[in-house]
Amino acid sequence: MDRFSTAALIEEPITPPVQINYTKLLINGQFVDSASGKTFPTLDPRTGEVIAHVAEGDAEDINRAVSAARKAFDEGPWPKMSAYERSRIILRFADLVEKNMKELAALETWDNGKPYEQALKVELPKFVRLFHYYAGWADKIHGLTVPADGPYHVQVLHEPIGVAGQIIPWNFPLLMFAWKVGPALACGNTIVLKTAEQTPLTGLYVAKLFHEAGLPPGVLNVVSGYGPTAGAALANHMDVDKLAFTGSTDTGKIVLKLAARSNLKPVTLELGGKSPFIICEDANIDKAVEMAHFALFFNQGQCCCAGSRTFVHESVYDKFLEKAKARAIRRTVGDPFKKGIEQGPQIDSEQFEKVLRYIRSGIDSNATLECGGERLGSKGFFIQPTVFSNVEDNMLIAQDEIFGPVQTILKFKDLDEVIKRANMTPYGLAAGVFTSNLDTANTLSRGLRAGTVWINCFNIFDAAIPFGGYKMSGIGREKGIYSLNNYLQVKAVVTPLKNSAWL
Ligand SMILES: NC(=O)c1ccc[n+]([C@@H]2O[C@H](COP(=O)([O-])OP(=O)(O)OC[C@H]3O[C@@H](n4cnc5c(N)ncnc54)[C@H](O)[C@@H]3O)[C@@H](O)[C@H]2O)c1
Repeated sequence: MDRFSTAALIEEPITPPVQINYTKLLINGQFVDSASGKTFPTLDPRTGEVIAHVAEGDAEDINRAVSAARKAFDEGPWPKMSAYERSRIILRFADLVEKNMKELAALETWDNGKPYEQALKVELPKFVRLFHYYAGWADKIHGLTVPADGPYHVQVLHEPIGVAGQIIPWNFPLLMFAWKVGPALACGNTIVLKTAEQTPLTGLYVAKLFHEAGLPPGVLNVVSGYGPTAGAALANHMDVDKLAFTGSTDTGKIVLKLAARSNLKPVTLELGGKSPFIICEDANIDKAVEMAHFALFFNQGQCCCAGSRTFVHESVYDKFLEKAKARAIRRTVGDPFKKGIEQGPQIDSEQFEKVLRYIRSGIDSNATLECGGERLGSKGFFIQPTVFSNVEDNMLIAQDEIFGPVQTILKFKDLDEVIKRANMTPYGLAAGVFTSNLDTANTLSRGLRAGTVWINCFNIFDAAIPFGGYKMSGIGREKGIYSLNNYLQVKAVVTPLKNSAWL
């Protein structure tokens, strides 16, 4: 029996070092109750117990928030402010986040279950960096003049697009907030953001800090609530000029339809994935084991780009498998507030049950369960780090996004074969490649149909690096310069020239 399949994991959960101060909707710079007066509980994934009751926004609250954002856009001062002033407010906000990093990390861990050290040392610094990056862009966004065939002066203006609707998931509540809000504000837009119903707390906290930093009322409105009510109302709204969504592919299709059915607002989508992680025969095996482990298990396996199909060359397969299994067994699982813990609970009972169903499906389809496979403890949503070997392409565990701590290991013989098999999925978000041969790296990185290929590394998410999917993993790119285009309109202004010295 594995070391980790023992008694209750969370007897006495560590008390999070933070208070919950913000549970209402943030509309037009004010914390307000929902129009219906309804609230919903947000749960501690360590125990399944209620952390707080949060105002539950629905269509009427989305209407209120969109009106506030519309007014803030049409009447200013935000889009009428100089880009430098906007940039200063974003920088002041980043400073405030830096000052409140411990509280924010604690709140993120409490609401989501991710390790506190990960939230504090990886995600919060990335959050701040992203706002520094887009604050830097604010006063560097400009249009062009272009030559025409006749005597015309042609300016191409890059204007803010207007009111942006943004819907984010629960796996990285703060980082998804940053990826969406950073570029939209840098470009001078106003926002209505709907957080995920599982993780409403940190979005409200940082939105409050934005107002402390001088953001005018109505520029950033945050509505907590459920997808089919609040989320759908936002996607369907006639007065929302752009929609950005991150979540599942199924919901992505729904919001795309709502956007088309209403006012044809442009939509960017960051959806699911089934990313291959390919270990070639010449890879450094110890490093490859560690990186493949990180690629899959990071954030409890709840990453859209998780390296969830580990392809290993047949000549190193046995060695790799033995070490990968040992590494998974060594993974420290427990209270995410405890120092040294690598893995906390899954987000909620729905995801927990879904992951366990996939594990059963792996066993039923005759993949070999190398370790794990069961619930850990008797409270909350902990799952043992699980490794399957002898996985075949046609098994459900090799095809569906499991979104949990389940590594599936597949064997391959040659590069052409692995490229074909790696691409044999409707997704195309990311891929990992481990090799010491430059030609192999080049062959694979060109052959793989994915928005990101990490060579001898994984999960590198710098603010400047674009991220997004091929195929059913999404539409468009976030981060970097590419995200600016999502939030800008292009206007050509043509004026006749008289007595021009040149054309
Ligand atoms: N790509 C990602 O980063 C990501 C993140 C979370 C979940 N997922 C995938 O999605 C699966 C299910 O997770 P989930 O149910 O939380 O994801 P989801 O797509 O249902 O939820 C993501 C966001 O969309 C909202 N939403 C849901 N239904 C909506 C609707 N009809 N209209 C508008 N908005 C709506 C949710 O409230 C949430 O804010 C996971 O198992 C995983 O495979 C992917």
